[in-house]
Amino acid sequence: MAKTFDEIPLSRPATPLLDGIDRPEQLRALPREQLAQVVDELRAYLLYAVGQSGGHFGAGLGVVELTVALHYLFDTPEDRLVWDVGHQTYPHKILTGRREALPTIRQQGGLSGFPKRSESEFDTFGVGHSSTSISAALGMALGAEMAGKQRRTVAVIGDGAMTAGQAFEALNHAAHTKSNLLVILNDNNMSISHNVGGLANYFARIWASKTYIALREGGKRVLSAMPAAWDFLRRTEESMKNMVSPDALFESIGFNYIGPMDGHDLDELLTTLTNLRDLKGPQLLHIYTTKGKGFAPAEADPIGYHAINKIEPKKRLQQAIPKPGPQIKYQDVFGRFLCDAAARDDRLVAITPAMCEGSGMLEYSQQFPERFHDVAICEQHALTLAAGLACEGQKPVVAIYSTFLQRAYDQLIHDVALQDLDVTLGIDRAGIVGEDGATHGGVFDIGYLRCVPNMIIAAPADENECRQLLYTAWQHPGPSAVRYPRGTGPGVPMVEQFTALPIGKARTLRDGRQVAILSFGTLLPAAMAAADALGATVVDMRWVKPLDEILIRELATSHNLLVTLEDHQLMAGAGSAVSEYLAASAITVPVLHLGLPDTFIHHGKREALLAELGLDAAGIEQSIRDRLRLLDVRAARG
Ligand SMILES: Cc1ncc(C[n+]2csc(CCOP(=O)(O)OP(=O)(O)O)c2C)c(N)n1
Ligand SMILES: CC(=O)[C@@H](O)[C@H](O)COP(=O)(O)O
Ligand SMILES: [Mg+2]
Repeated sequence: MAKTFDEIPLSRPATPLLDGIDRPEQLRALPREQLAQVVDELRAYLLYAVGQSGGHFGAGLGVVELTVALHYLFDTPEDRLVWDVGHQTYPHKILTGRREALPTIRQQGGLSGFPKRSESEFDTFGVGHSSTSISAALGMALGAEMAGKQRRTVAVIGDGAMTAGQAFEALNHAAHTKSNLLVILNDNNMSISHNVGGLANYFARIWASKTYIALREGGKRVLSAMPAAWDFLRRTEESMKNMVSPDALFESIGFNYIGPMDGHDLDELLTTLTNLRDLKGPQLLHIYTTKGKGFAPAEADPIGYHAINKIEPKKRLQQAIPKPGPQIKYQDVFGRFLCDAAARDDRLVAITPAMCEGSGMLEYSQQFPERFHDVAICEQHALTLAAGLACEGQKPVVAIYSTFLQRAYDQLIHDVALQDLDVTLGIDRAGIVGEDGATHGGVFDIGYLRCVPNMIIAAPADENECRQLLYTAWQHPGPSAVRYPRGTGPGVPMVEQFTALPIGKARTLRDGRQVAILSFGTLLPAAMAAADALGATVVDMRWVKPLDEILIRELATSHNLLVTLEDHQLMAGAGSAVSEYLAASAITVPVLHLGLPDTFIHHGKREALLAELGLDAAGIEQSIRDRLRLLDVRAARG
C-alpha cells in the first residue's frame, strides 16, 4: 500500500533505486518486485522536489503508479506517451533523465512545467492547454502506420480534460480509423475545482457501480448452476446495464472499454497494461486515482493543492520580508466586482470554464449559486452559452484566462460580436504569466480582439481602475473585454462606488515635454518612473478600442516622440492600433512601440521576464533615450 506523508520533506529523501534510473531502460531492467519501492521513492522525491520548487502538485502525486507502470511496460520513447495538460508529468520527468533538474522546474532556464518536445525525447508532445492528447496521439498512431512502424501509442487524459469537446472529436475519429491507440482515462473526480457536468456524474456512477460489477462477476459464478436464477440475473443485468454500465458511453463510440480499476494498485496496473498493450484497435482503460495521493493534506484538499508555492523552511519564515502595501490580486478585484454588481442587478450571471478559484469567483459562486456556471473545460461552450443568455436580456460575464480564450475565438466572433450581444469578458492572466510559460502566455488577446467589429477593449492600470472598467464594460450593451494580469496591482485602493467611465477616453497623469508615453495596462508604474527621469508626458490610455483619438492627435502635434507601452505582443498590439490611427489620419510623428517581441516568452518570474524584455522603468527609459539619440542623429543629417 502506498506510503502516505503528512509533511513535505525539507531534506532530500534516500532514493537508492530512483538514483539509478536516468532513463526508463534502467527502470525496465529492475525485477517487477522492486517496482513498489520505486513508486515509494518516486513519490517521496516528488514531494521533496516540488517543496523546493513549487509548482503543480496534486495531479503528479496521483499518477506515480501509472507513470512507473507505463515506462516499465512500454518501450518509451519509441512507444509514444502523450500526457494531457501535462501538469501531472513531474514523475514522468523524474524517470526520464530529469530527476536532478526537477527542483528547477518552472524557473527561468529550468525545466518547463509541462512536457516540451525541445526539452526531452520522452516529451512526445507539447501540452499545457487541456484535451489535446487524444488528437495528438491519434495523429502519431496514424503517422506510425503510414511509416510502417509497429510502435504503440498511449494518451493519458484526466476526467476534467475529458469534458472538453476536442477530446470527443478525437475519440470519434479514433473509432472511425480503428487505429491502434490506448487512451487511459485518469479519473480522480477532480478538475482544478471538483469536476462538473453529466460526464462527471456518469464517471461517478461507474465507480459506484463497482459493487454492481463485483456482484455481477460473483453472481455469475454462483448462479450459473441455477438456470432460472441465472436468467433472472441476466434480465436484471440488462436493466441495470442501461443505468450504470461503465462501457456504454465509450463502447458505443467504438472503443473497447476496460475498467474501472484502481490506478494506485501497481500489480493490477501492470497486469492490465500488459494485457492491453498489444491489443489492436482503440482501447480505453478507465482508472480511478486520488489527486494528491500519498500526501494527506493534498488528498484532503485537492483544490488547494492543485499547485503549491515553494516551501519556506520555518527558520526563513521568522525573518519574513515586511508585507507590502494593501495589494490584492486582480482575480480578487474581479470577484469583488462580480459580487457587488450582482447584488445591484439580477441580470448579472457569471460563467467560468473550470477556473473558478483561479478567476477569483469562489465567494461569488457561494453568494450567487443560481447565477454561477462552471461549465467544465469548455471555453467554446462558455462563450456561446453567454451569447444565449444575452439573447434573453441577461448580462453575462465570462471569466476566462487570456490564453484559454484562444480556444473560443470563433464563438466570440460568430456568436457574440457578429450579433452584437451584451457579453462581458473578464480576461485574466493577460500579458506575461511567468512560471506557466509560453503555453499560458496571455499575450495575443489585444491582437485577436481589436480586429473584431463591435468589440470594446479596456486595459486598466491598477486595482481600482480594473474595478471601474469592469463595471463600465459590463454596463455597455454590447461585446466588451477587460484585460488584467496575473498577480497583484500597485496597491491602489478600490473605490466602493461604481463609476461608469467614459468609453474611449484616456487620462493624462503627467504633462511633460518632447516625449509622450501612452501606457496600455498595468505597466503604468514603470512608465511613470521612466517619465520622471525623462520629464515626459504620461497617459494611462485605459482603452485599446476605441482609442482616445483626440488625445493622440493632440499629443502628436505637441511632442517629438510618442511611445506606446503594453504587456502584449508588439505585432497587432495596442501600439499598432495607435500607428494605424496616425497613418489613417496622415499624422506624421516618430513613434516607438514597447512591448513583447515576435517570439514565445518561456517560463520564469513575471517581473524578471518583463525586466529582461526592457519593460521595467530602466528599460523603458533606455529605449526612449536610444530613440531620441537616433532622431537627433537623423535631424543632424538633415
Ligand atoms: C483549455 C484549458 N482550459 C483550462 C485549463 C486549466 N486547467 C489546468 S489543469 C485543469 C484541470 C484538469 O483536470 P483533469 O484533466 O481531470 O486533471 P487532474 O488535475 O485532475 O489530474 C484545468 C482546468 C487548461 N490547462 N487548458
Ligand atoms: C495547468 C493549468 O493550466 C493550470 O493549473 C494553470 O497553471 C493555472 O494558472 P494560474 O496558476 O495562473 O491560476
Ligand atoms: Mg481529474
